[in-house]
Amino acid sequence: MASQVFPELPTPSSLLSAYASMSTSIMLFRTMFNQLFPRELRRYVVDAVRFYWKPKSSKLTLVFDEKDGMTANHMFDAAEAFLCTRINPNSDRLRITKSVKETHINIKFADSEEIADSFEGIPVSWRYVRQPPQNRNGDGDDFDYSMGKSSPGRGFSLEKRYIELKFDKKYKEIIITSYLPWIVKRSQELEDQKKVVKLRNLQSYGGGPGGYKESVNLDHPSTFETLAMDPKMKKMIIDDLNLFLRRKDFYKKVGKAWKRGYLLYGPPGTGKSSLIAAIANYLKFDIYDLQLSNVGGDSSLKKLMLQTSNRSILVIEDIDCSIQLPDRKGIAPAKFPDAKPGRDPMFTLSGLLNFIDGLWSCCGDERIIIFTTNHKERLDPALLRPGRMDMHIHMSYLTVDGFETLAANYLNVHNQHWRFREIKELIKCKKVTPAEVAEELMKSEDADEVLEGLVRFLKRKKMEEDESEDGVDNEVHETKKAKVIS
Ligand SMILES: Nc1ncnc2c1ncn2[C@@H]1O[C@H](COP(=O)(O)OP(=O)(O)OP(=O)(O)O)[C@@H](O)[C@H]1O
Ligand SMILES: [Mg+2]
Repeated sequence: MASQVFPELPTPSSLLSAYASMSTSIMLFRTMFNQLFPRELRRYVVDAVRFYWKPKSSKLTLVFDEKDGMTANHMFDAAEAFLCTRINPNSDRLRITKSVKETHINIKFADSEEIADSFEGIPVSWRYVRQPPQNRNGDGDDFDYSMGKSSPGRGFSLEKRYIELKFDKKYKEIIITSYLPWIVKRSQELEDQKKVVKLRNLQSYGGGPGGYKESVNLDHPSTFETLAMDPKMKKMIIDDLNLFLRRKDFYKKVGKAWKRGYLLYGPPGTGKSSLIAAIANYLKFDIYDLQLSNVGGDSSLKKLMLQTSNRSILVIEDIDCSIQLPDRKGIAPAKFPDAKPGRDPMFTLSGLLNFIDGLWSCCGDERIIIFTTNHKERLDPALLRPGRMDMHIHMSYLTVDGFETLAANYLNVHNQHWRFREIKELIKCKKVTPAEVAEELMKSEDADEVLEGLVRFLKRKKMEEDESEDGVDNEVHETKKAKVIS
């Protein structure tokens, strides 16, 4: 019988000694390893391996902090204003704000809300984040939002607010160089839409040194749409204003002050003041109304000019009759009709021209100055010379186009009304001001009745004018006859 051979099984004591020798060699290896590779080197190697092996995020997040140190971060405000236009209609939560001076309610998106947008086909996502104020222990649990303040004596930091913008990293360039500037521009437009245009009266006496300015909201509803004037001229003015706004760098380059001057002239009631209001409403510029008859002299004029702010319109109405301007050499300077004692007795034309061209123009940006007059021919040639006022705008009697604008605005009636033909014929052959026609159009809500009344008014006016012309003709005829007779 063949004998069976069994392998020799390790005994417990041999196992124990093998384990002991293995752990001794591991410990030996570890000590040698630690000596060869110090802790810093090991950490560096581990970090490097982690960094290169970690899956990379393809997203970039831009953070717009509410504050940049102590100052407000304009980019945060711009993004917040812009995002109000991108609120998700299905939002469950919105923030509502309104300051005392604002006339409208602001609807803003709430925290943690995510807003998706896209720019030139690039998808981006926005998030508004509110980080609760931290107490000393680093948690924000004790902050009482309902009270809007922390418990006393706890040493809280202020709440931190920021907006995050996330997008694919590969679009970094286009987002930073195009999307963000576009948002700033868009937010400015939105701001302008909300702005309430102010009308301020500049006066050189009363109040503090250099006078004071009263201000009221300009509730003049005139806009370029409601203004009855030649459409070509209207377009020319709008284009000129747009060009003026765009050309900040151009003005700087050519060394000219960034200002524009307009002279509006024409008979009363043709819309000069309405055009000023339309310009202010279009640009969202405040208006400073300067009453020359209240200005004490050149020095007070300078002080008044220094009170005016940028992005504003300085208006001097009825320049020909508000004050009798002496000429530039100061010959026959006129005293003010209502001069107050203790003020400079004179106000010279050179003072006015200097401020148009010099001092005033250097201390402000984006200024518009508008003179109005019913009698251009009475103005000093120095005020009219080319370059002084950039544009001379003639506001004339009502035209057929102008009538259409008024009828559409006041009665919502358009060209199809059967009275239009007759009215247009009458308007063509007689001088009638937009103000006169506007008054007639306001007399009733019934368009037929109003247009009938307007026809009667125009015919009556035509008759009166014809009669007075006949009267003049007769007088001339009589005089000539008398001369012949004598
Ligand atoms: N061109 C116009 N388009 C629309 N409405 C006009 C126009 N002109 C006058 N009106 C109407 O007539 C009113 C008086 O016009 P506005 O005060 O603008 O005339 P003005 O030319 O400034 O007159 P003045 O020379 O007397 O100051 C306006 O409030 C407006 O209702
Ligand atoms: Mg006027």
